[in-house]
Amino acid sequence: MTSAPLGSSVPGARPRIGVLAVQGDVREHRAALESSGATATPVRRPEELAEVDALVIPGGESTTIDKLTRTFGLRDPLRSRIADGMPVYGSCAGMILLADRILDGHRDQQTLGGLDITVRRNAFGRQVDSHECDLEVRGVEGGPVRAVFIRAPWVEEWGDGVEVLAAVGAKGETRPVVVRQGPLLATSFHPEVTGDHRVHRLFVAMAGPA
Ligand SMILES: NC(=O)CC[C@H](N)C(=O)O
Repeated sequence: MTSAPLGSSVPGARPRIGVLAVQGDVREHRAALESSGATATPVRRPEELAEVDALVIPGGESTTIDKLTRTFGLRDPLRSRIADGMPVYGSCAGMILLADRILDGHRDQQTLGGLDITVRRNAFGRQVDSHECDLEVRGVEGGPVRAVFIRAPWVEEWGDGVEVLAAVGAKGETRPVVVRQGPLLATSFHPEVTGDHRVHRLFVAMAGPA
C-alpha cells in the first residue's frame, strides 16, 4: 500500500497547517489547530514551509519575528507562498506581519504584506498593556468571542477587498480588529489563550478541502 500524499487535494484529508515557530504561542496554536481538524506542524525552515497547506503567524513582537524570519531564510519563501494564495492567519504581531503598511513601526521594520491594510502598532496605548472584551465576529457562530488584546494593533485603513469581521470602538472611532481578504485572516487579539477554538476552526475551514 502506498502512503497518501500530503495536502488538501486528498478528499477528507486534514489540512496540514504550519505554525511559524520563531516566537510566540506556538504550542497553544498547534493545540487549537489540532483540535479544530488540522494537522499542525512547526515551521522554522523553508523546507518545512514547503510541506504545509496553510500557516499561522502567532503574536509576539513583530520586529523580532521580522528579523528572525529573515535570519532563517524564510522571508522570501513566505512572501512567495502568500503571493501564490496560501491561507495565512496572523494574530496580533502576525496581523502586523501580514499588513501591507504599518504606523508606529520601528525604523527598518518590514512586513511580509499581502493584506491591504494599514495597522497601527500598540494602538490601544502603551499604558494599556492588555485588556479583554467580548466580541461578535462575523463568520463565527455561537455567540461572542472572548478577545484578549496584548499590546495589540488595530486596523486604521483598509482597501475595498478587505472584509471587516469585527471592530471595536476606540477614541471615538470604530477600529477593525478582525479582517479577512481572500485566504488571509488576521485578528488583533490572541484566541489561542482562551481555550475557545472557534477562530481556529474558521481558519481551518479556510485552509481545508473545498
Ligand atoms: N501580542 C502581540 O503580538 C503584540 C504585538 C507587538 N506590540 C508588536 O508590535 O509586534
